[in-house]
Formats: sequence, C-alpha cells, structure tokens
Amino acid sequence: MSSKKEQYQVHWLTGQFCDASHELMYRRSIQESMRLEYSFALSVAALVFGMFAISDYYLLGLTSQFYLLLIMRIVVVSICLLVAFGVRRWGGHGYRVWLHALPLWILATGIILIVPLRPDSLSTQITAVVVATMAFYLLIPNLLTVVTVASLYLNIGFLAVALQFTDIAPMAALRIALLLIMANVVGFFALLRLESLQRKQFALLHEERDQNHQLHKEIAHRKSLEEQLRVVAERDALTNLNNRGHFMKLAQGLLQRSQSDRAPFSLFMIDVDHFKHINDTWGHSHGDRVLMRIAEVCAASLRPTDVIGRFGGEEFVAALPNTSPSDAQMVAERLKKKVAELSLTEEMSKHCPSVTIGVAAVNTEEDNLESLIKRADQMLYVGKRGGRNQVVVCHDDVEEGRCTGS
Ligand SMILES: Nc1nc2c(ncn2[C@@H]2O[C@H](COP(=O)(O)OP(=O)(O)OP(=O)(O)O)[C@@H](O)[C@H]2O)c(=O)[nH]1
Repeated sequence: MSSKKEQYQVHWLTGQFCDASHELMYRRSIQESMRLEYSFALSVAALVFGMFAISDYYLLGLTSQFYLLLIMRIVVVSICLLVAFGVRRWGGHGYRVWLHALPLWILATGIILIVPLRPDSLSTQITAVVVATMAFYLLIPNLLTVVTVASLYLNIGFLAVALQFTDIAPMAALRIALLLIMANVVGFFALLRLESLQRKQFALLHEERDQNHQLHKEIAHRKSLEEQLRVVAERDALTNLNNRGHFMKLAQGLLQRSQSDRAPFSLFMIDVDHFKHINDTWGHSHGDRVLMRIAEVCAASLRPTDVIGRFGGEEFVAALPNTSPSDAQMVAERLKKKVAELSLTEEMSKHCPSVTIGVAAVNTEEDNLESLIKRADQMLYVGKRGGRNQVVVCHDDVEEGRCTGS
C-alpha cells in the first residue's frame, strides 16, 4: 500500500508525478480533453492579442509604427492559430510539450515588442503583462514548468525592454518588478495546487480501480471454489454422474411434480453384469474405465429431463418423469443394447459388457421414491436370477408376481 502511495507521489515543486511512467499515464488520460481546451484557450488569447490593433490605431494613427505593430500582431496571431489548429489535430499533451510551449513564447515576444513601438502607453502594457501572466498560468492549460519558464521570459523581457526604451524611474521600475513577481507567485501556486489536486484525484481513481479489479478477481475465485465444492458435494468422482444423495434430492422433486400433475413416472435400477469378473481379470483400473463408459452411455441414452445417478459400486439409478412403463421398457431396452455395443480397450475386446435393468413405475399416489427403488431393485434381482443382460419391468400387479422380462 505504501509503495503504491510512493508511486503516485506528486512532486512538491513541479506538481507532476515523481514516477515518470505514472506521469505519462496521467497525461495520456487527459490528452483528449486537454487538446480541445488548449486549442480553444489559445485561439481566444491570440484573438484578444490581435484585437489590440484597434487601440494601436487610435494611439498611433496610420504611422509606420502602427504598420509594424500590425504586422507583428498578424504574425503572432497567425502562428498561435496555426499551433491551436495543429494541437487540436495532432498535438498530444503527453508527447508534444514543445508545441504547447511555442505559442506562449511567441505571445510573450509579441507583448514585449509592443514596448519600443508604443513607449508612451507603458501603464496599459503593465496591466496587459499581468493579465497575460495570469492567463499563461490559469487559462491556457499547460505544464507548470513550461508556463513558469515562458512567464519568466515575458516578465523579465518586458522589464528589461521597458528600462531600455522608456524613461521610467528606478523606483517605478522596482514597483513594476514587485507587481510582476506577485502575479507570478500567485499564478505559480494556483497552478501548482491545481496540478497536484488533479493528479491526486487521478491516483485515487486508479487505486479504486485496482481495488475493484482485486475484488472482482476475489469474487471470481470464490465462485469457482463454490462451484468446485458444489461438484464435490453433488457429483460422483469416477463417473461424474449425480451421486446417490443428490440423485435422491432431484428424483424426489421430479416424483412430486409428476404426482401432482398426475403424470406417469418410471425408475430404473441398472446393474453391470459380472463386474467382479472384469475387476478380477483386467484389474480395477480397467474396471473403473468400463464403469465410466457405461455411465456415459446411460446418460446419453436418456432425455435431458431424466435424472441419472450412481447408486453405489457398479449400480446406477435413473428417474424418468412423464414416462409410462411401456415407454420405460423401450428406453431400457435401447440402453441395454447400447451398452452391449460398447467397444472397450483392445485387451478387453473379447468381453461383451452387459447390464440388467429393473424398471418400476408409479402405481398409486401413495408411492414414494423409496418404494419405487425397492420395486425396481426387486426387478433387478429377478433379472439377475433370470440370467442377466435383460430388462424386467414391474407392473401394477407385481405383488402377484407378474413381471415382464426380455
Ligand atoms: N473397479 C471398480 N470396481 C468396483 C467399484 N465399485 C464396486 N466395485 C466392484 O464391483 C464388484 C461388484 O461385484 P458383485 O456385487 O459380485 O457383482 P457382479 O460381479 O457384477 O455380479 P452380478 O451383479 O451378479 O452380475 C465388486 O468386486 C466391487 O469391488 C468401482 O468404483 N470401481
């Protein structure tokens, strides 16, 4: 945190960031607005400077001095307007410091040159220099260092030329110098304060952005952890099917909805045949792979609205809402066929995997998930006893022992 503060530290004298990369980043961020502001302020300053040609005319008439002043004003205004146009089009505050400094020097030169051409209007010119100094600092957006140097050039140059070309007394010159120093001090500290406040605001904004970014990262990390936890809590690690607990929860919901809609509902108990033999012959890792493949086939054979889970070991369970016993038998037969068609690893190519499926359907409104599972399990047992690799459907009259097998 403290190193961040150091990075965003503002220099007490220049009002710029001590860190050059942050200073560049700041200037780039204000570049667009600065371009427009700068070119507008410079155009206004140039036009005001040009308009003083009217007072030149009233003071000097159509004399050679007037024409000289007029030419000088036209040159200054033209250059300033050209630079204003150039900055608006191409000039970035961050990159072209010289382009932003140039018009200040030209305006300052113009103001200084008025003194020898209109030496008798010195008091007006002193006011103009003070106003120009304040405009340099506060109206035409620029770097504090650039403004200070240009303003010192204007003030010292003006005083030197005034001493040279006018007959001011030394005390009057001292008073003018004090006035100009005051204007510079006020302008300097006002701009210094503005520059550092703007940069501090920029730093705060960036710190806030960094914190927001951190927060977003933290939230994303937590969400992914929550997702991982949810998967661990709901999924079977080997087959990625629902685990028994989650299956029961989902199937319970489906059963309740089916019962309230008076819609048919069926349930499968699916058991892999001779799975112990697979483990014993090819090892547990092959057994695991067979389980995974069968789980994939089972899941793919069902509709998206059905729910399947691993009940335990090599046994799976599936809930089929809106499915009558005859439809359930058809689905189970299809599933059994797909398992039989499974191609296993080369070593196991001679083994033909098979499953036995016990099917039960909702009979009465009092039926619940446990009783359905129990009946499907009984059908599974019947199928196992009947030679495996078959589907056994429990009908309404199961109590009387009538089942359909294939
Ligand atoms: N590889 C592997 N084996 C498992 C897993 N869970 C259970 N088993 C094994 O599956 C075998 C199931 O054997 P049995 O219950 O005798 O069933 P079976 O050999 O398929 O015989 P039937 O069901 O009667 O056809 C046991 O040897 C368990 O150790 C598992 O996650 N991976």
